[in-house]
Amino acid sequence: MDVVVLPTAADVAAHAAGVVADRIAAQPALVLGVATGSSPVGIYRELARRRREEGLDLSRLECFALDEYVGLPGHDPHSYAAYLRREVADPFGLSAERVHVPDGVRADLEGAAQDYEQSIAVAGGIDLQILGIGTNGHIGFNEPLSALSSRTRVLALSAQTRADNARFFDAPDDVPTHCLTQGLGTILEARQLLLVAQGERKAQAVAAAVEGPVAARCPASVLQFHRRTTIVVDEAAASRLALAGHERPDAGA
Ligand SMILES: N[C@@H]1[C@@H](O)[C@H](O)[C@@H](COP(=O)(O)O)O[C@@H]1O
Repeated sequence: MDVVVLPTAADVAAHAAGVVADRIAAQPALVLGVATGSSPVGIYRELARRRREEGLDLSRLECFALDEYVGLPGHDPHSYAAYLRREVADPFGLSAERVHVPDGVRADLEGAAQDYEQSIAVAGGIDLQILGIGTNGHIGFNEPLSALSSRTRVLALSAQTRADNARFFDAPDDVPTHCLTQGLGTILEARQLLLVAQGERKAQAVAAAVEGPVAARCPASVLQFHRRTTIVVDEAAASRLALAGHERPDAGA
């Protein structure tokens, strides 16, 4: 696991966007896993800037969301489908059919989950998965106690996650109670993982993910099993890492 600690959130976005841009330059038809939430927004804006100002071709990407709320149709501005239209498809010049999102309004949600796994497989698997991390250590919406080998499925959101995400909604009760999320096993199959975290409120989760035991109480700790994972954090998010700022024994491994 590579851990990169940088002074500010802006530095995190710039560095992570550089990692993604280098992969896209080498492989324009990259299959890119796109996280939602606030953490990756700076990456998407920097990639869009490089498209506008430097001619980076993003039009051949195929993108897959990590997760979606159950019960929010794609035209609801709070849905992750809408987020990805705003932050990824439109600014990247990508047609809508190149951005895949689990269907959280289908009556048969288990069927929607299986179809989503199938669509990732048809695309040839995810080359590079961008990840954020929840304050409780979740990735995607895999809440604590998710099976480390789980696949895309319906899950109830924890009270903490609903409270954390209430800031994106008009009222706390508007936050959906359930989601469809790629599983931890699904995420581990991506060929490369890139997790970004900014701010002190993520420090505990980052420390548990990077230095804690691999344990269901911190779903992101499963990333320790992946052979090609980079974690890019600002100093605030790194503040509880015992080894932050030191040469890590396995850096780059
Ligand atoms: N489902 C999303 C995750 O994919 C995201 O990485 C995480 C952190 O969110 P944020 O980046 O807004 O802090 O929680 C959200 O609920």
